[in-house]
Amino acid sequence: MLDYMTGMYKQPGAAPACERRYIFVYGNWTHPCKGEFGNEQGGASTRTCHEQACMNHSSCSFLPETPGTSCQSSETSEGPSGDDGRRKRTTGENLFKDEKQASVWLLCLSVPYNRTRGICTPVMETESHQVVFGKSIIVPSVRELVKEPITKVPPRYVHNQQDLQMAAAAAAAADIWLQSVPVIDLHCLLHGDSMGSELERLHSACKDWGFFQVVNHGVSSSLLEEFKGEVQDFFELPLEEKKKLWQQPDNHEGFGQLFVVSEEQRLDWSDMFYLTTLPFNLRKSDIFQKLPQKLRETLEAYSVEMKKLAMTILSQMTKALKMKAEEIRDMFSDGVQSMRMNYYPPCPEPDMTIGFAPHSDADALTILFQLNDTEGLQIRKEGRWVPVKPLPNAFVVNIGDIMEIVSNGIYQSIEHRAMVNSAKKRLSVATFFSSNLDSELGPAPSLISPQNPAIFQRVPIEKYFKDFFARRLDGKSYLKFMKIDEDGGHTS
Ligand SMILES: O=C(O)CCC(=O)C(=O)O
Ligand SMILES: [Fe+2]
Repeated sequence: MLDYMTGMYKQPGAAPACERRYIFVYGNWTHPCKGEFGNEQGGASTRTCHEQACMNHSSCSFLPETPGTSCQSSETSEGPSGDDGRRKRTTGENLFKDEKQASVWLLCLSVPYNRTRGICTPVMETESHQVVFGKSIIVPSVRELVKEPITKVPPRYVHNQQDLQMAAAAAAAADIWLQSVPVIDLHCLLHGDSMGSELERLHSACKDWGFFQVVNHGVSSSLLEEFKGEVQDFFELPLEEKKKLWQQPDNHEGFGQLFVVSEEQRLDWSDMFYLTTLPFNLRKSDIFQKLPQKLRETLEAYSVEMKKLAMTILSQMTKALKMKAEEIRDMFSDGVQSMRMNYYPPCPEPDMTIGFAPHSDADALTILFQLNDTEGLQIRKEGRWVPVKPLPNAFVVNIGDIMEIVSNGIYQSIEHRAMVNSAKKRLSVATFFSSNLDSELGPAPSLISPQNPAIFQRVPIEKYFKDFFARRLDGKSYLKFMKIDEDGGHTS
C-alpha cells in the first residue's frame, strides 16, 4: 500500500535499515553532500547516499541540472526489486515502458527505502509539517447550481461590468493576437543546433509576455489522456461523494473556491479542487486518502512529470538570466508544488460573470494543462485582454510573482483570467511550483549590484504565502505590497 504522505509503500514488519536513493534521467547531476558531480547521457541511473555517511541528510539530494523529458534509451539501469527482495537489473526501455509506473517509481526512490525489501518500504517517519497556508469561506458548487435550468446569473456571481466589457473587445481582436503568444519547443531548447536561439526566444517570452506555450515537452500523451479522463470523472462525482472532499472552514484544500474572504465578495463562475502535492510532508493525508484510487495514482505520476518539467524550465530561465545555477537549485530543489483543478460550467449569461477573476499567480512558475479545447484563458497585454488558444499537446506556462521577485523584475508575472461561455464547460489543471518552504524569498544575489539594487524586499516564503492567501485576489496588488519604495519600505 502506498503511503501518500511519504510516497513509500508500506509493508508491515519491515526492517529499519535504510538508505536514500536518487534517480535521474539524462543530464548532469550533483551531490551536494559528497561534492560529487557527473553527467549521464541516456537511460536512468540511480545513486545511493547512505544515511549514516551523509551529515546533511535532510537536504541531501541529487539534483538533475538538465533533467530529461524522455526515457526511451535502452541503456542498463536498475529497476524495482524482484519478488525475492533482491534488486533486478533491467533496461531503461523496460523500466519506462509504463511511464506512469516509472514516475511513481521515481518518486519512491527519492525518499529513503528499505534495503532489505527493495523498493519503497517504510523506513522513515516523515515528520508531517502541517502547514495551513490559508482558508476560504465555504461557497456552494456552481456545477450543482446549473443542474437546475436557470436563465440568470445569481447576483453573487455578477462581476464589475466595466471590466467585463473589455472581454468583448478582446474577443473581437482575437485573430490579431492568436499567433502572438510565444511557443517554445522544449526539445530544441535542450538539444541540437538551435539551443542558443531557442534560449533567446525563451528569454524574450519571459520578459515580454510572461506567458508561453511549450510543445515537445516530453510528457507522455498516454499519461495526459489518463489524467484528463480522471479529472473529468472527478468533477462528475455525485455531490455526496464530493462533500467528503469539500474545504473545511480552517483549510482551503479540497473542493470549493479560493480567496473568498467576505460574504459580500463576488464569486467566480467555477468550482475548483486545490491540493498541495509536494513535498510529501506538506500533503494533507486526509485529502489524499479520500481521492479516487485511480486519480490518486495518476496524480502521483503527473506530479513527478510536472516537477521535472518545472525544474527544466527554471534552470533554462536561470541560464537566460545569467544567474548562478545553484541559486535556483537552492531555492527549488524541494519546492512546494500544488495543483488547482478548475471546472467552469456553461453559464446562462456569460457576459455578466467571470470564471476566474484577474490575478497573477503567487508561485514561481505555473504549468497549465487545458483539458478540452474550449477557449477561456485571457492574459493582459498592453492593457488589452488577449485570448490564449490551447494548442494540441501543449502546456501553457506562465511566470509567477516569485519569479518576478527572484529575477528582480526582469521577468514579470502577468495578469490573467478565465472567461466562460453559454455552450460548453471548460476544465483546466494548473500546477504551481514555488520555492522550498524553508527558503527566503527575495531577488537573486547574482542579479543585484549597486547599479541594479533590489526592488523587492526579502521575506520567509511561509510568511509570503500566508499573507497571500489571507487577501482577496486582486490583480497584481500583492506583488506591489512586496516592492521596496524609494525610502526602503513597503509601497503599500
Ligand atoms: O483555467 C485557466 O485557464 C486559468 C487558471 C488559472 O489561472 C489558475 O488556476 O491560476
Ligand atoms: Fe492563474
